[in-house]
Amino acid sequence: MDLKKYVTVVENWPKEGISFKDITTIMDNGPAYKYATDQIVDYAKKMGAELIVGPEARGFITGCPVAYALEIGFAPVRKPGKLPREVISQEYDLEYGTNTLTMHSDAVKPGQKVLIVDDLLATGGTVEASIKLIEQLGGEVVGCAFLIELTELKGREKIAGYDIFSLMEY
Ligand SMILES: O=P(O)(O)OC[C@H]1O[C@H](OP(=O)(O)OP(=O)(O)O)[C@H](O)[C@@H]1O
Ligand SMILES: Nc1ncnc2[nH]cnc12
Repeated sequence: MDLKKYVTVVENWPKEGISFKDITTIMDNGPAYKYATDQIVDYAKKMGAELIVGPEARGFITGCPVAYALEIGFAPVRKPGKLPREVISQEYDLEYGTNTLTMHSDAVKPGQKVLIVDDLLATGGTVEASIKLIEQLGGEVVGCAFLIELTELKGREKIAGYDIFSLMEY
């Protein structure tokens, strides 16, 4: 299936100069959503994933169906103030300034093989922070899977040494 047909590119949103890749037009199409999910499920099987971790919010949409299909767990990476129990936190750089991501302290078991799933790899800040959180909890990151990779932003270089799988490149 040519999945790019289902991505809607919105120019100059949310800011002038940004070419936004809208994946809601994959999600609202049953066969396209299933196809995209199935590709990541196959990758997750190959990498031996025991837990899926997805960053808020589009990582939930992308990662949860993968966990469901494999009958394994899903653990969320969330912005501060959203998770109700003890958390660990990780700061990461944005284009301007910093942001923080959190995970529940018991979300990953020591030695667990973890696959990170998100819709899109841009600068790599989100996935790098997610890797640090998982490793702080003793998890082993076996791969990082994305629907879309924005190659010019070189996110791949930020997480060199980790296995990266993406379904589409722009
Ligand atoms: O590689 P990076 O430069 O870190 O960018 C990629 C991240 O940006 C988007 O999420 P966003 O922070 O916009 O949040 P959302 O999923 O809640 O829309 C996207 O879903 C990735 O998580
Ligand atoms: N260009 C882009 N399109 C969609 N989501 C993004 N997250 C970061 N950059 C993005």
